[in-house]
Amino acid sequence: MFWAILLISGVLSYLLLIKLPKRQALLSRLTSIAGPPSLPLLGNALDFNVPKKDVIPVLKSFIDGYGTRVKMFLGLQPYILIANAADTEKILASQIHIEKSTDYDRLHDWLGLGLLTSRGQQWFHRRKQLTPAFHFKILDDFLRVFNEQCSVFKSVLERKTNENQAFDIFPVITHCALDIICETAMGRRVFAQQKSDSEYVKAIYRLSELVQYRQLKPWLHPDFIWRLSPAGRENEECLKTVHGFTDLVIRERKQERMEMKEGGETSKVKEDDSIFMSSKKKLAFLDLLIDAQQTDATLTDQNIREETDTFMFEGHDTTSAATSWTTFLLSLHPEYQAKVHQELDDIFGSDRDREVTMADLAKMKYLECCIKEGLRLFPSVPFIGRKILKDQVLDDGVILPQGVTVLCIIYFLHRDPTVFPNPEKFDPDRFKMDEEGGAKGRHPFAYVPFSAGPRNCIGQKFAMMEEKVLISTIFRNFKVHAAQKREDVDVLCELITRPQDGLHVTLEKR
Ligand code: HEM
Repeated sequence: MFWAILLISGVLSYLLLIKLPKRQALLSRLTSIAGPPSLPLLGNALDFNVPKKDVIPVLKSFIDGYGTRVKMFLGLQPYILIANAADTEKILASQIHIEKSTDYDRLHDWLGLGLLTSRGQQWFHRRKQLTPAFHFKILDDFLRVFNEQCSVFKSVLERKTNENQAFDIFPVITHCALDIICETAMGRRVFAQQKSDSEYVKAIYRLSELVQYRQLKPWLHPDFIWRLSPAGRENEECLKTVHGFTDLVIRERKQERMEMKEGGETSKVKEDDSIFMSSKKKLAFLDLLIDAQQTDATLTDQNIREETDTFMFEGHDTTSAATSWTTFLLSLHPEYQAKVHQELDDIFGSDRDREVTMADLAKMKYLECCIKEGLRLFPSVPFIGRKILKDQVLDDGVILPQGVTVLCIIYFLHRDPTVFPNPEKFDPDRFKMDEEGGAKGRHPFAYVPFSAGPRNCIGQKFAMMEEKVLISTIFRNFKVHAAQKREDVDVLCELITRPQDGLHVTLEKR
């Protein structure tokens, strides 16, 4: 009893003497930014207590009512939502506000302090260490993996065509992206396209869902409550599976490399090459980290696991969402789809099987416009959260005070009608460089699907290549017809921008 009273009075004193006065001081500096009315302790949490599909309309009502810079509260924490290019530049281009907001803490159990979630010197040092993994030469090597997995992907799609009925293309694309990232990040094949019931694949899927589930329920945010809840316990099980698999791969890969060194590089190509990529090949992500460990004593096995898990997470959900949305948008627009078909026929002729080369990718100019327009309308990452670490003056003199959290809402930034007239319209020509109404002269921070500035997406070239190989595989071989209207798709802005109930299409062989 004594200890309970001591604990409660400790918490109350902390709130009354430290937290609340600090918050009051912060609020007094935010009066020049307007926002919707909020409740004393809950803030605007009740505004978001709506079905998941209604979160976007709530945010839209804030922006319509108060402009592209809005103040709101989640619990006691003030947030400034921004959805205009000038403010976005101030935050993303800054060398100071490079720390992610506390909303990313929900990812720590899974990703630890990997590149996405780390801060300060650790982030800076690791970013430098990992940047060479995305060198052009290494991406060129990965093209072989993209091509191999896309040949499996093509046969999966052929089976779907034969079944002759509408299907959700989202999971089909996701399994291919998962196969690609497993092989490129870890050098492992998990055969997600052939057997999506693998424990590892299922656990990865479930973890994303559980992180999102917890994010929307503030009462599950304290770790000790989360761990006691049924969802928290399930999360623990999934983490065991995912971390166990990554640890195993790292151990085996280290062992294999040691054997290679001892036996000479050429003599030891692992027998089971259907599981491991050829040992003669450099595995950029994992190998780079294992190599770095030789000279960097601070890089532990756990750090290597965190970075590998980060690539697994950031590197497949994002690309599969982007690929799925663009494919669906093209299925709704036969006129643009015909242009894509024409471009691919100009590159490949009637050859449906030749592997895609780097030179082919460079020629897919119109497809690139379609992908960019898909990412404008459905940016895979809908929000970016940053802590303001030092007072930030905006162009009109308004100050974002130190301690406030900023959410860059990419989803609405990309719908600014002053930059993108008729913003809901899918129009790939917006990204033609040299045309009236095209990309030329646009504010550089009006379109940031890969973020921008020092913490931009390290994998964006990899992502663009992968999307082109996947989408060209689809449209070289098939005509895609939408089986639902765009207005019937409920869009969820969660960790990733995804459809609530999939994206349904039918395929017709070309
Ligand atoms: C269409 C595909 C992709 C999109 C739209 C995308 C978008 C983004 C965005 C917006 C961020 C900033 C996130 C934030 O600040 O919260 C980011 C960061 C990151 N992305 Fe991507 N991404 C994609 C694909 C990839 C791929 C394929 C990889 C790896 C293979 C990757 C690895 C990362 C990493 C490690 C970070 C953290 C970078 C840092 O903080 O230094 N992404 N991505």
